[in-house]
Amino acid sequence: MAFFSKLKDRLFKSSSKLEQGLDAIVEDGGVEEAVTAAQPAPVIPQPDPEPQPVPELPDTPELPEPQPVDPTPAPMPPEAPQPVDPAPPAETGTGRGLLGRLFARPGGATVVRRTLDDDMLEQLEELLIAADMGVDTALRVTANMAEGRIGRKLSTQEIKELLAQEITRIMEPVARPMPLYPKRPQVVLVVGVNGSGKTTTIGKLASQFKAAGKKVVIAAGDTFRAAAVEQLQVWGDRAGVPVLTAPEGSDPASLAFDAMTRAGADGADLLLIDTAGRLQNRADLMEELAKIVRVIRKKDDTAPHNTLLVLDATTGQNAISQVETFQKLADVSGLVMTKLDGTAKGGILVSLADRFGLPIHAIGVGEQIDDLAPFDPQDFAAALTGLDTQA
Ligand SMILES: Nc1nc2c(ncn2[C@@H]2O[C@H](COP(=O)(O)OP(=O)(O)OP(=O)(O)O)[C@@H](O)[C@H]2O)c(=O)[nH]1
Repeated sequence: MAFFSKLKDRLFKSSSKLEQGLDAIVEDGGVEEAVTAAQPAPVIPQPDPEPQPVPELPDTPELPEPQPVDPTPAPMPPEAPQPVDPAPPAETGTGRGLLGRLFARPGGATVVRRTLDDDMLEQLEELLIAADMGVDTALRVTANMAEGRIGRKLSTQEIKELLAQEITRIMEPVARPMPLYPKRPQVVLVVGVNGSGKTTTIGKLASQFKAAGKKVVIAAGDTFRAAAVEQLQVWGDRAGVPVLTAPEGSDPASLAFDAMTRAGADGADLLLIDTAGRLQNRADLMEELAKIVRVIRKKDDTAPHNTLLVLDATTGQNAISQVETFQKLADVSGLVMTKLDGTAKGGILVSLADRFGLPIHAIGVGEQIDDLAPFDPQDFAAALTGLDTQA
């Protein structure tokens, strides 16, 4: 199954919310027009298309080729030119507009269009803010979308296309797979608040890396919660990857050190280290993370090579403060956004990309081992706006 369809199905809550809102906005003051073969829907004037490279993201997630640890710029996957968007399709009475559906007649399809003005723009801003895009990002997206189009009549489908275009433009620079380095073991520190999906994500990543031929070791660094360790062991078993544990309450840094030794001795390519996520006592957590880093650097002064922050999409705008907090606690190098299935808050990703510009390596769309996918900006934008781009 193409990942796009899966994402679209699962992001239904976000897209349906946006979609219903867009229908209501367009129908509020919109005018029904006939669409005939002789009078196709007007083509939306496109801003100058500047071809931008996007990471190539196949259906089956693949890992990028190994890249040198230094220099600093994050290695990019092979790139492909962005396909030029075809002109938007003519809208017909079979579209989703309520009036369009009600008034559709055989041989005389209709579409509702509303003139883009300040009122409509304000309504669009409110809709995007309600979808958790954040005020600044919502204002930017609508302003860009409106540029050169004030006074033009737009249908829901045309607005979706314009919104999807803007969202894609914001997301493209951050859509980057987790970089892989020739360093062995490559140390990946996984941070995030409790319940954000760290354990699940580590299990999914381990499974994908293993499938890609990498030798993986997991370290259960949240030694304070026996349940967290057990859960990680279950995921390790599922992925077929060893999980190093330590007695409950023992020093996570000492486990990390042992894990470095074991991963080195085993010739592991990757060491994924889980960490605690208790934010109640930030000073303790900061010290704990700092100690883990200090200790693993005794083995490899370039480690950790990646620090992944796992965020739960259902927390909406709260994800912003989590990024700010963890950037202070650790040197966050990339994000994984979990639980994008079944949330109406998918817009938070746009807000995060716009605000922090941190790479989004992957998204979680379910609780199964294969429910982690590379982040594809176009698919995401289409799923978020409810845009039909594929059969
Ligand atoms: N629907 C959905 N659920 C997810 C996803 N990722 C994780 N979960 C669920 O979220 C819950 C918490 O996930 P964990 O992986 O245990 O989170 P954690 O950050 O390790 O939490 P602690 O062990 O408490 O530190 C579990 O019930 C997971 O099944 C996802 O992408 N989609």
